[in-house]
Amino acid sequence: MFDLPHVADVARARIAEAGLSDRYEAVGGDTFAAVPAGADAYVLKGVIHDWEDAEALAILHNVRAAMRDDGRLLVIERVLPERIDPGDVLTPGRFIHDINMMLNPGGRERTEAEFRDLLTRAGLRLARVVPTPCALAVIEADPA
Ligand SMILES: C[S@@+](CC[C@H](N)C(=O)[O-])C[C@H]1O[C@@H](n2cnc3c(N)ncnc32)[C@H](O)[C@@H]1O
Repeated sequence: MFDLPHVADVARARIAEAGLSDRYEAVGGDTFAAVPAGADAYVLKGVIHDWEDAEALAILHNVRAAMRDDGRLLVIERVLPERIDPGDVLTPGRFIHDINMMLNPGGRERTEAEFRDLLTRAGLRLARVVPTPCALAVIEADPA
């Protein structure tokens, strides 16, 4: 996992306590500076929705710069529908999260078109959106 240095320190201690240090590494850093290079896949879960477009784009640019040409990026987030469907029981919750993101970290939830636009601007291609049984979807991207 990759997170701010003080978060990675806590994770490293928990990983050691669980006896998993030979299988799992915690790396501290700043996604706005750089992320570790050359991984098979990068997973950003609940990260992009913390930020407005300029910061989200900066993170995605850094991931693209670190990725191999055959690498994959998996963005795990709520995907807002283009239109509110009163018959969809998940829709109100998704929009409540959008307001929560705006008020708390200062970010936002996004539609598939908005994710595609951000990824494209970062030199990535949205390959597919895989729904899951919960409110989150997996947005798979590869280098453009
Ligand atoms: C909403 S949490 C998501 C955490 C985890 N992926 C999850 O889904 O539970 C956002 C994470 O981004 C980390 N973070 C915030 N700014 C960061 C930065 N500049 N560099 C690295 N990590 C950062 C926070 O410490 C936090 O753990």
